[in-house]
Amino acid sequence: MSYSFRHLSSTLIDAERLLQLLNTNPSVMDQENAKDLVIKEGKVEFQGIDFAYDPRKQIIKNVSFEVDGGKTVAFVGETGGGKSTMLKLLFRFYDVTNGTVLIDDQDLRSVTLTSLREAIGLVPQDPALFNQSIRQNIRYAKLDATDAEIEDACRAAAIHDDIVSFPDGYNSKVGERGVRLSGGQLQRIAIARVLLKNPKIVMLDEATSAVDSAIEAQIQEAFRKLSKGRTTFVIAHRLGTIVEADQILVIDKGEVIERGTHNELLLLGGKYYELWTKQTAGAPKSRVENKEGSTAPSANVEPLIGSEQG
Ligand SMILES: Nc1ncnc2c1ncn2[C@@H]1O[C@H](COP(=O)(O)OP(=O)(O)OP(=O)(O)O)[C@@H](O)[C@H]1O
Repeated sequence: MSYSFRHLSSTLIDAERLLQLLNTNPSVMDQENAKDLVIKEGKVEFQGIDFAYDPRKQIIKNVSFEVDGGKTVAFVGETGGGKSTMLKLLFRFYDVTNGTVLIDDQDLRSVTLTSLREAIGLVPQDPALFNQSIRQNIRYAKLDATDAEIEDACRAAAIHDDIVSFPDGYNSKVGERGVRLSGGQLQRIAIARVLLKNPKIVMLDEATSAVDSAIEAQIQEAFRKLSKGRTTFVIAHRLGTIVEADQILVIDKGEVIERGTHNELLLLGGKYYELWTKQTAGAPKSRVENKEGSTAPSANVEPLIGSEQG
């Protein structure tokens, strides 16, 4: 028993190290006098941010915004505009070229990377699982989690029933010789991991591939629970999921070209309106009337972000 626990722990720690290595940029290190990040309400600020992966091509141009603790901001825009890059800067996978990124008034460059990454949970588009049991795959978010904590997180992420339906339940191995998980199940497992980690700031990189609408609703419900009371960033591909976000930033060629709530942006009649119209064209829809008396299409999609949060 003690051998197997030790064995398990070291495997998990190796997995964690591997992930860190994959995400490590050698130019980003702790400053000599770095302090641990102190999280209060989870306020995030981007102040005049410029960034380039290669100095010959500027990717992010003078981006500023502020998100209060517990609120939700969504990034939308055409592919390649810089949405993922903004999240990488918040994780400090890279340092900004100009400007400052702050969490609760602390410059990210002045805090330790470990404390920064403990404060943030990511639900990636395509979560990676290790060739281990489902339970181990979730536990790596919190090595000392009890089985009950893991199962609670899975219930909240609406994946528990799927897991117990597998022949070996939580002990089912994933991967080539184990159970095959669908994209929707993987995302809910990733949500369970972040619930277990319990960070103050969460990020969701919404999958681009469309999933069945019942699964989509389950993912959205799980993510709504995750975002409650946490500062939330969403890279949204389906705009119907973010209609209740506190703030939507439209990113184009590295710049914020529009910002506001869903209704404000529809009324503006600019890029967001264009994207929304494109996405909802052809879908059965109702029409909502705007203040000018013209109409804007509305998607038949449940919002990802519940109005109760924040
Ligand atoms: N590691 C990297 N090295 C060099 N260039 C990169 C790197 N990652 C992204 N880019 C470039 O930065 C720009 C912004 O990419 P980013 O992935 O942030 O856009 P995005 O808006 O998230 O796109 P998508 O919706 O397709 O995910 C693109 O031109 C991309 O090619």
